[in-house]
Amino acid sequence: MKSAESNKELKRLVGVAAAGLVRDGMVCGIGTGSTVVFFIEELGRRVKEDKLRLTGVPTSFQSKLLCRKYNIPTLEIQDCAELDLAVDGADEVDPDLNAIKGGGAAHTREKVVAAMAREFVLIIDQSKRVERLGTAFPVPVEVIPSALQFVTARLRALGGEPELRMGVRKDGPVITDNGGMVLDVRFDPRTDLRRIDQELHVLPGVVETGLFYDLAKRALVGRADGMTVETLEKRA
Ligand SMILES: O=C(CO)[C@H](O)[C@H](O)COP(=O)(O)O
Repeated sequence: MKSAESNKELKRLVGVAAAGLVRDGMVCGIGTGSTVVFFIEELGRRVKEDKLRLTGVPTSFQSKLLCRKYNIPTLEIQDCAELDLAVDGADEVDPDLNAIKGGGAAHTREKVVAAMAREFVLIIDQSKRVERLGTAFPVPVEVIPSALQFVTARLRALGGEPELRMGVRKDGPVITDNGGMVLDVRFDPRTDLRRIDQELHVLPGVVETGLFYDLAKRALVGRADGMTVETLEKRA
């Protein structure tokens, strides 16, 4: 199998496996991204064929449209305080199941949904596993537009190299579902990103970072060797 095809197949495998965690009657957070598409598709199949009853809480407009396509009833995030489960993709995952997310600029809503879920499960392929976060993927930081210059300057002072995320087939910056903009920030790989995350949370104008510390307890990982799904549990 060509690598792009096998990568797609791995995403499908983990998406289907994660749908198997959803039980009848659950209220389930639904993340965003190309891996989550397979999760939603499989939920849709189970709703249709197995008469599964669930309520989805999508983290983006894209996921909401897909839920609608597959007849999955939804609730808005603002109507919820607690969820049975939330499932989402990630851009990097470390051995403690901390993650970088936000490749789809949906990390603010994704983090709210992850935090309100009794269990938050990541679905990734093996290539997303790293020893240290920030190795390959920059840290996405959502900001309100009026704070763009201020936050950019502060990020540089913290040692980061921020780059405003630009639209594809749309002139100008990416605008999130919250009306924010995204700075993708590269740091020296030795940087203590947990400390950076704390500093960013007290910076006016920052909406949310794509650093997901201590949220996931489990990750389903698609492995190219044997095309299998491995379950990782958070280390005690
Ligand atoms: O954080 C995200 C969106 O904001 C995605 O979950 C993350 O980018 C992974 O996406 P994909 O499954 O397409 O690789």
